[in-house]
Formats: sequence, structure tokens, C-alpha cells
Amino acid sequence: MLDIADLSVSYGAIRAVRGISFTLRAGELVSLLGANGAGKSSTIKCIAGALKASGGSITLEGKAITSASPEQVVRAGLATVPETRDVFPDLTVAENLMLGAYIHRRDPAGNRENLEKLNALFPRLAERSSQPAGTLSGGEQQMLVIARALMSRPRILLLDEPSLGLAPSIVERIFEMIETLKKSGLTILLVEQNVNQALAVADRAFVMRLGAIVASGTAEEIRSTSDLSAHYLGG
Ligand SMILES: Nc1ncnc2c1ncn2[C@@H]1O[C@H](COP(=O)(O)OP(=O)(O)OP(=O)(O)O)[C@@H](O)[C@H]1O
Repeated sequence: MLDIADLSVSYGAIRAVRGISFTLRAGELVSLLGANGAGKSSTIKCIAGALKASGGSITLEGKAITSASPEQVVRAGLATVPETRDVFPDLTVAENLMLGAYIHRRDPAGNRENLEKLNALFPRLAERSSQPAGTLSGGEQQMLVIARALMSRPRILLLDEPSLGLAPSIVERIFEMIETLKKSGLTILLVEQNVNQALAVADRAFVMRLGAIVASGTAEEIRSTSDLSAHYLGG
């Protein structure tokens, strides 16, 4: 469904991603693991069209999106939740959500239907729909940016560190939500430092180190790689 082939990303002389290749199959949840600075966010940003690849290709359902703009990537069916967790603080929760439906702005009926589904999935957001997004807790803001990404009706969702800086009980809720989304058939690429929880929900995983993929396999295989934390994750 999503094919990454020999992808490289550079910031000037810094080679953040060094020729990585991997595939996401329809309906799969794949975790991208690795210590700080391994190149996970750069990979996500490049797939999302926010960073230019310096080499390699990105293909979504047979269509090359390597040089696509962020809007073209969303239109192709891939939505991203960046780790920055940006909400528009002065806009209401409902207004934030509608911004996620920008590419479907000529389909208000479809957006209403999708919003109803998301309200059922995220009841706390539904309760707070007329509140400014800036008044939400960190966990609620994370839910909001996920829901906003889903307003574009993607087939693939990229999640960059959704648990970052959240209390353990909230992290648990976020992971439950991710499992629910997977069960609904969504294909998910999950970047996480929270290795155990990421492996618990993943079908497969890749470990990045210094811009390269150094381990890959089923979640079970990666979990049983005994030197994983010491060598690859900096633990
Ligand atoms: N805007 C930038 N300018 C220059 N170098 C950058 C920039 N962003 C990232 N880098 C460098 O690229 C490398 C990969 O960073 P990246 O953020 O992709 O890693 P990461 O695995 O996502 O880590 P983190 O979890 O800290 O975000 C690091 O060496 C980082 O210092």
C-alpha cells in the first residue's frame, strides 16, 4: 500500500535518513522505533510532503508521491499527526476539526457524517466541541489532532510520538484509541519511543539508528531481540 524505497533525507550536510526501505500493507499497524535523533521524524515529515527527499521514492497505492506537496499527500489518502501536536488554540474544537476536512470542503454532508463517527469515537471531544481548543488538556489535544487528521478520511495514518509528554493513564487511552482505529481497517505507521506499548499494538516494527533501519520483523521478533534496548534504543 505504501512503499518506501531507498529513501534519504538531508539537512544540508546532515544525512538524517540514509537510504531506508520498507512497506506498509493495507490494514497493518507498523511501529517505527529508535532513539532520539535516529531519523524517525524526518522519515515521517518526508512521507507527509513536509520535507523533500534527497533520494529514493515514496509510492502510495502505485502512485509516486515522492515530490508531492503536503496537500497532495493528504488528497492521495495519507494523513499525518506530527509530534508538535499543534491545535489552533483560539478556535473551538469543532472548528479545529473542520479544518481537517479542508480537502472535502465541497462535501459538507460527508463531513457531517464523518464528524458524527468521530464524535462517537472521541466522546470527550464531542462534549467540548464549542470550547476553545487551547483550554483542552494535553491528552485531549492529542485526541483532537488525531481526530482532525481523520477528518481528511485517510486510508493511511502516520502518527509521530502520540504519547510524548502525557501521563501514563492518558497514554493508555491513546493506545486504546490506536487499536480501535486499527480494528476499523486503517493502515497505521506509528513512531514511538514507548517501545513496549508500541510493540503491543503493532503487527510489525522497524528499528532505526543513525538514519538507517537496523532491525525489522514482527512485533514478537523485535520484542525478543534481547539486545534491542541496549544497542538500538539507547535504553
Ligand atoms: N531541522 C533540522 N536541521 C538540522 N538537522 C536536523 C533537523 N531536524 C532533525 N535534524 C537532525 O536529523 C537527525 C534525525 O532527526 P529526527 O528528528 O528525524 O530523529 P527522530 O528519530 O525523530 O528523533 P526525535 O525522537 O528526537 O524526534 C538528527 O541528527 C537531528 O539532529
